[in-house]
Amino acid sequence: MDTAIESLGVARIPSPLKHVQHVTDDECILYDSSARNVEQQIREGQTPVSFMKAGPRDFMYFDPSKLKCAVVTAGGLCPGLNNVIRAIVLTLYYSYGVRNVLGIRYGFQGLVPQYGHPILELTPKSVGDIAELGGTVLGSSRGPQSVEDMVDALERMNVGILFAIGGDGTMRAVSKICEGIRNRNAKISVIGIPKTIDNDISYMSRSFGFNTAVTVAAEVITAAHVEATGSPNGIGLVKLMGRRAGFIASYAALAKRDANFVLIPESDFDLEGPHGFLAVLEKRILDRKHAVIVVAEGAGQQYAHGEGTDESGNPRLGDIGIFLKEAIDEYFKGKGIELNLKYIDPSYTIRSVEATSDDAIFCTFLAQNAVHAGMAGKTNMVVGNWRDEYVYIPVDLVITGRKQVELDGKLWSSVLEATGQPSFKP
Ligand SMILES: Nc1ncnc2c1ncn2[C@@H]1O[C@H](COP(=O)(O)OP(=O)(O)O)[C@@H](O)[C@H]1O
Ligand SMILES: O=P(O)(O)OC[C@H]1O[C@](O)(COP(=O)(O)O)[C@@H](O)[C@@H]1O
Ligand SMILES: [Mg+2]
Repeated sequence: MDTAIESLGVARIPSPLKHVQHVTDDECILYDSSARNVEQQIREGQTPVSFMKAGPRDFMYFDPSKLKCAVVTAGGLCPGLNNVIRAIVLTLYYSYGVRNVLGIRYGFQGLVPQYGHPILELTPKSVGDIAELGGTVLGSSRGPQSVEDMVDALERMNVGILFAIGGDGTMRAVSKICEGIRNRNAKISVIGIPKTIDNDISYMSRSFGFNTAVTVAAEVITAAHVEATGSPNGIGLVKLMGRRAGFIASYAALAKRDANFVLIPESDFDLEGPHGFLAVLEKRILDRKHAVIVVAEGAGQQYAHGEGTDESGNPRLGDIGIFLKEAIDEYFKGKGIELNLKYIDPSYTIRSVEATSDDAIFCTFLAQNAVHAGMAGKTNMVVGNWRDEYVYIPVDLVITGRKQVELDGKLWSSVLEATGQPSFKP
């Protein structure tokens, strides 16, 4: 696993950041938390895999007085986007004295002239109160753009550092843009800041917006429980986001311990048959007179049947929430059992809220460390959080896979323990 960080050149300009602790490039955080694994790697003559520690460097590659930076947000919305934008602008301005920061509108569309989106000027004043707002003040979009057009725009605007805030798709775009920059031998740094409400980016212990999403989702589970216990044979069915990963559903269920069933994309389930979900649900209703079901949007796609892909190539999912609601209603009707099912889909409500303090703090750390990396001339990398430490990770490593809930791991085992749900398989 190559964890070396690409650099535009030697950083020679002394950093103006005097009162904070600096970090050198040879300070690293071990990838593996198991001492036994690390010892074995050393015994076998390997260098244990590690990530470069994030933080301010002694020297800068860019001269702040001449530097122009740009910020772009792409992909789906996520709580905390505005916190990151604001913290990037404030760190550039106050820590490094950079006076030129551009806001690229509507994702990568903003770098392609034919869309005609105006470029925004970002100053401490213009980003003054954006942290209380949900969404992104820059706007976002999906869909690929020509790499040549985007690199042209960066060169034309004389941008030295591009901060790209987005998910796995955005990180793939960062990799392509860096390739385009390299082919032209241009001196432009691109720094990725991982955004994913689904928490599914590889090599990231955590992503911003996730804590907020779980906090709001947990409140919705409480509402579902109130509804379920409020009428005979009540069912509260909650659909949460999570296209390929069931992290929000799993953590929200653990936060409240009111969920009796958690269905996630990673864990296949049978609907029919004596061991299937409907039969198990019937037993629960007959025994306990109520049930709370939490389903991640990417679960049960063999039943919900989505079609095609969105502009970015992500699969368009079938609506498993509506599908389950109808399947459950029909099943109990067929059995002649009274049922009171309340279906709640809070997906976009959750995505649009202001970040929790915990996420807001996290956003500040990520943004500060992104700026430190860019100023030092690092590029084609992502700021990450690995086992509670801030680190720099090559983009090309991050885009090699997607993080999912491990079915033999601690999280899922804890969910199974908390719900008592079976496997829904013979
Ligand atoms: N391989 C790629 N090359 C260039 N651009 C890409 C690539 N993959 C994704 N993108 C672009 O990155 C942006 C964000 O991607 P998307 O998947 O919508 O969201 P997210 O970044 O949240 O995963 C979109 O404009 C998309 O077209
Ligand atoms: O309706 P949209 O904007 O396509 O977003 C829906 C998707 O966005 C997400 O919240 C996050 O996905 P991204 O990583 O693509 O931003 C998914 O959970 C969800 O499937
Ligand atoms: Mg994505």
